[in-house]
Amino acid sequence: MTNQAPIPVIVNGAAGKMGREVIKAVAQAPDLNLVAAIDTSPEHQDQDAGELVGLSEPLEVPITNQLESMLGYVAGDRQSPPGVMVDFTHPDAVYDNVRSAIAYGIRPVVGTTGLSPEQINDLADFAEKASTGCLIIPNFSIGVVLLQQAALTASQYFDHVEIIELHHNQKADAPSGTAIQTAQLLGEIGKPFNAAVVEETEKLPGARGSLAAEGIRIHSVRLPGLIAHQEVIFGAPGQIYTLRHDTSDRSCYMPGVLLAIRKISQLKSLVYGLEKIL
Ligand SMILES: NC(=O)C1=CN([C@@H]2O[C@H](COP(=O)(O)OP(=O)(O)OC[C@H]3O[C@@H](n4cnc5c(N)ncnc54)[C@H](OP(=O)(O)O)[C@@H]3O)[C@@H](O)[C@H]2O)C=CC1
Ligand SMILES: O=C(O)C1=N[C@H](C(=O)O)C[C@H](O)C1
Repeated sequence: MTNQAPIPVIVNGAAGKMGREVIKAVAQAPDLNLVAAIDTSPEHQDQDAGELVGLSEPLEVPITNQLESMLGYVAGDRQSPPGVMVDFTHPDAVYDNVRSAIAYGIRPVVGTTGLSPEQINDLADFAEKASTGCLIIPNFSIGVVLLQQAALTASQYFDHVEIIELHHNQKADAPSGTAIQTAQLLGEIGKPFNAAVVEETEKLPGARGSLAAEGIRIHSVRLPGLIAHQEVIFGAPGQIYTLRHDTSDRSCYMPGVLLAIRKISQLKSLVYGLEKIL
């Protein structure tokens, strides 16, 4: 540990399921300083972030919906290292949040999913021009990175693969960002998967799931009782090879979030995926 001033961290989506975990993780990290907790939820305005997440002491950081003011405040603090905004908000809000952060020179660590490929390309251009690091991480858990690596290995030997992702029923976007990224990674090897053997008819629309650009089908399940789960199923004559990751607690994402906050100062452009910074 160096004696450098702690990294100022803004948590956006602070009152949400992920935002609360991030507040706890940042509060426990001596090299990080929670300076702002943003959330649009009316019921939590002005509540202390420490109280919100059940800490024994207040953090003296009130929940506010004033993102722009907080970005300006953190950007104006020349005594501290450049600030980082961790975003776990909503697919409809994340693009504007990231544009705003970059405009203030605040580095975004983005966990929110649902950005379109066009939006990601646009943010990449914006970050490049501003020479500002920006991390978009569809899944912060190490288990998913390992699952994706295993899927890439298996893809050398199997020609047929489909993905099932299963999440809690409060999730706004489908398919999950993790499933989209997994299909992209498999697609990048340039191998044609899932050659049709019969002409298929969907008797009910959507019966065969969504078709990712890479020709890989993704099936999305939404149920109370689930958190976040993914199966990648490979098939070949006489055998099935199934890779599965299960989230049992959202604390599993925190080592990845803290790593991203600490590493982003080394970046000058947009990087997509946790595997790129491990
Ligand atoms: N990358 C990863 O590893 C992970 C990514 N995620 C993703 O993170 C995102 C958030 O997930 P989760 O925490 O479960 O969701 P929640 O709905 O529990 O939390 C989101 C919070 O953000 C608030 N919010 C909505 N819009 C804004 C805005 N414009 N500015 C500030 N706050 C806002 C919401 O308020 P209100 O409820 O009032 O709308 C809510 O309090 C999702 O996209 C999810 O897919 C989730 C887990 C892991
Ligand atoms: O909404 C969630 O919960 C999750 N969202 C991310 C996704 O869309 O992949 C990551 C994880 O699956 C949890």
